[in-house]
Amino acid sequence: TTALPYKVADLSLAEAGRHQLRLAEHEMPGLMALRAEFGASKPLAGARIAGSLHMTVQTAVLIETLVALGAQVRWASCNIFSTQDEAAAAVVVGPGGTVEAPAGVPVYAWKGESLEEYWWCTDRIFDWAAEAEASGADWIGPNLILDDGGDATLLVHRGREFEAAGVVPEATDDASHEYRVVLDTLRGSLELSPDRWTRVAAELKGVTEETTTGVHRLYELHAQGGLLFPAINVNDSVTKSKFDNKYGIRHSLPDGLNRATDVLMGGKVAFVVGYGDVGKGAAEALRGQGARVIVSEVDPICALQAAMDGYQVARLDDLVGEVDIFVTCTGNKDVVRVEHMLGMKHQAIVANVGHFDNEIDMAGLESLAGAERVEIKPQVHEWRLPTGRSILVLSEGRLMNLGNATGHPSFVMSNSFTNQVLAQIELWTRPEQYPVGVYVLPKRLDEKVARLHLDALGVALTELTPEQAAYIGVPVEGPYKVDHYRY
Ligand SMILES: Nc1ncnc2c1ncn2[C@@H]1O[C@H](CO)C(=O)[C@H]1O
Repeated sequence: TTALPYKVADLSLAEAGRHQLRLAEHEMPGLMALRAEFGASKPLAGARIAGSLHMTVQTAVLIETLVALGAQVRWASCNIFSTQDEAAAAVVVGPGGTVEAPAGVPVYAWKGESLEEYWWCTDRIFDWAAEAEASGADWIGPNLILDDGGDATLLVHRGREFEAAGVVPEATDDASHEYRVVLDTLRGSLELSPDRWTRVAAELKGVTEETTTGVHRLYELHAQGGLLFPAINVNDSVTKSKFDNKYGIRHSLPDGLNRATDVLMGGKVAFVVGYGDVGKGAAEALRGQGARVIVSEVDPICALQAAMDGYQVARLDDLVGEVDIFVTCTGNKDVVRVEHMLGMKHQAIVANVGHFDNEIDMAGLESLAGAERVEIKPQVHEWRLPTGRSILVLSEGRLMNLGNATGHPSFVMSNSFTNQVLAQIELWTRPEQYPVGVYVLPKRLDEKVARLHLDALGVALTELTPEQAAYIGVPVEGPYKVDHYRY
């Protein structure tokens, strides 16, 4: 038999990880309900899923649910700091395997990857040579992607584009270090086999995307006519973004701040940049800790919401010197810039909870003359600035709730990942419903996800009488709202 391929930090952590997975399963009723509902029929039989999503305990339960429903899976994390090494080890060993004879899923992820290692890991989820050897096929590749942020989808699209051109272009002067690494990864791949990504792209039936940033990339790619396969936008399921983005960050932002700095939030001035679903959860958490929370927004509707929720809404430029804790959650770039950092109080904390690290101008900070970086502990750095003051930057400007803590808790991730599994089933079993484009799941599935999570919270749902249902013109069993309803 072919030995299971993988690369994780330490396989001996598998037992500890397995205990955490078992406890997490109890907190993820949606995923466990799908295992009960579909475990026999295995609707994902034949699906080969390349997953790029934070390799946490919660994701481990997602992976093992996909396998329980018949899928073959390969996995990498979508962030260099977000892997929980014990979860990665447990998934590789699998429920029935041993450290000596792992029988789980190929995982390529460890906490603290370099960018070169990160893109090598992402490349690995598209190389199914071991599975082909084990099955006697001459070539197999993934036929679905499960993505978070869109890096895996990007690699396939760029790889195929450069293969068609027969060359990987040199980076432009303004290209980020990260994109230069992507180009190097693809240059190596092209030298190895000139049609690899073309074959992978042809095999792929679709992608399901977890987060706001990745969804934005999909709509842009599709608008440019470049999307190669259908995509389901999982982020905009109500039971994902109105829960994970808001209530998840409400839990994991203070978790990350406490583990990173142990700073008292009560009485301090916290500045939340962006008042979308994530910003709403961030502001509520900081207010709950007794901080005086100020919000900035570019969108008049979100700004009005923040004001009506009782927050001062101001411009970052005007107040930067009065703030103790900065939290960026815009999904945009260059939001906290070097000129802001130079105006910050001594030991002000700069934390990002947007998907990518360009919300904070880390490149500008790293090239600032006279700035000196001191590692306080992993993912916590003091930057001593030419002003004589220091700032504390968490997770090098990357997602600090996953870099400095363990991300959102299991129960809220169960909502998100139940949507992910339903979306994978949709793409795999009903491809004719999904010509190339970007879709959201139907409301009946969104409501199904919510229903699966009510018992655990002791919710007693009220039922419509047939007369009431007729009166408001909805079926007794739902869906209860029109598609454009805003929850
Ligand atoms: N514990 C977690 N495990 C996996 N993904 C997570 C976790 N916490 C947050 N996320 C996801 O991270 C993306 C942002 O990259 C989100 O939109 C969340 O769904």
